[in-house]
Amino acid sequence: QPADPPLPRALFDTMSASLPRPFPGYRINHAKGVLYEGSFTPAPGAAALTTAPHLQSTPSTLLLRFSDAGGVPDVADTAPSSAVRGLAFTFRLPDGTETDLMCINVPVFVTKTPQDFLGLLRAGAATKPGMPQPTPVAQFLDAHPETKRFVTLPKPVPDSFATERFFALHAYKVTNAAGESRFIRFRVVPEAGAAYRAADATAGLPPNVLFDELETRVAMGPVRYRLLAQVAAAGDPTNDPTQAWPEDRPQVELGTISVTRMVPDSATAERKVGFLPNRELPGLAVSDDPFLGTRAEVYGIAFPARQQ
Ligand code: HEM
Repeated sequence: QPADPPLPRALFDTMSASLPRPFPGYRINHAKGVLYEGSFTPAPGAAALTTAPHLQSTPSTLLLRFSDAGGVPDVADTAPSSAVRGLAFTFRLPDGTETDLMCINVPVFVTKTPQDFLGLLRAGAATKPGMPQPTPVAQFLDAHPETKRFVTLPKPVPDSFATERFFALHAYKVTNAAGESRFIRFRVVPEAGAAYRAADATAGLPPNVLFDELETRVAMGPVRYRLLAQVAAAGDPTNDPTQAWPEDRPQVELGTISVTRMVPDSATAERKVGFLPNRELPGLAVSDDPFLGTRAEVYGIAFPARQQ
């Protein structure tokens, strides 16, 4: 029996093997995406939470990538397999200081741990059409109620990327100038308000309906979102992205995201772009959520693998 590869490698390999065929040069997940430029203006209250330099008073430039889930670059925006949409972005201050946020449009993740995520991917790979019940996936779902919950969460198609909400899911530890630390979760809320299409109103829409709409909308003027920090209360779990914190936790305004321009050569440029969920700064640290480190290692394998 050959030894199991390390977890990040096993995750990357299992995800790659689950694609219908290889798509060289593309991301193996969130393969369909477009880059935009923008800016971030911090809100006056952000500094009360953290000394992180991008959350003081100086605006940052942003490089953002909107994406659909899955490893198929021409998936339809209305396909159920693409419904977990992504928004990842890099903040860049004038002095070159950078950090990233990687968000999805669902407030929780599908598994409690990276090991469980590998278990789910492997169960998926082992499940073949026509197999008798309970299939490996059905067995996994029965043993993991949090995964079953995620799978059954409604994931409606938004009117627009500009009417979708995004969540960075993991807890981060922020520290202010007085040395007070808190755990927060970042979320991105559209200024246009969240708005979705009825499930029976998506048939027949063009495959790039959301990306085309975003291009048209941004060409007419900036698309804006608010960046918020949901602040944990004592006892809120910091190591489990399947457990949302109660909605009545305080939400602190961190600033305004403005999406101003599509990157003209996005299809080429996106290959040289990668994001990480664990880029710490003074006043901004990772929590004990095991996904943060494991994901960074997976992305460290994935980025070079798509450079040929
Ligand atoms: C162990 C769990 C996970 C694995 C194995 C995984 C794997 C991947 C891989 C391989 C990519 C392509 C990366 C690249 O080529 O640069 C990717 C992209 C992405 N992932 Fe994950 N992921 C995980 C969890 C998450 C979570 C929890 C989130 C949300 C907070 C997330 C959000 C994203 C986003 C937004 C992208 C697209 C980034 C871009 O536009 O470049 N992932 N993921």
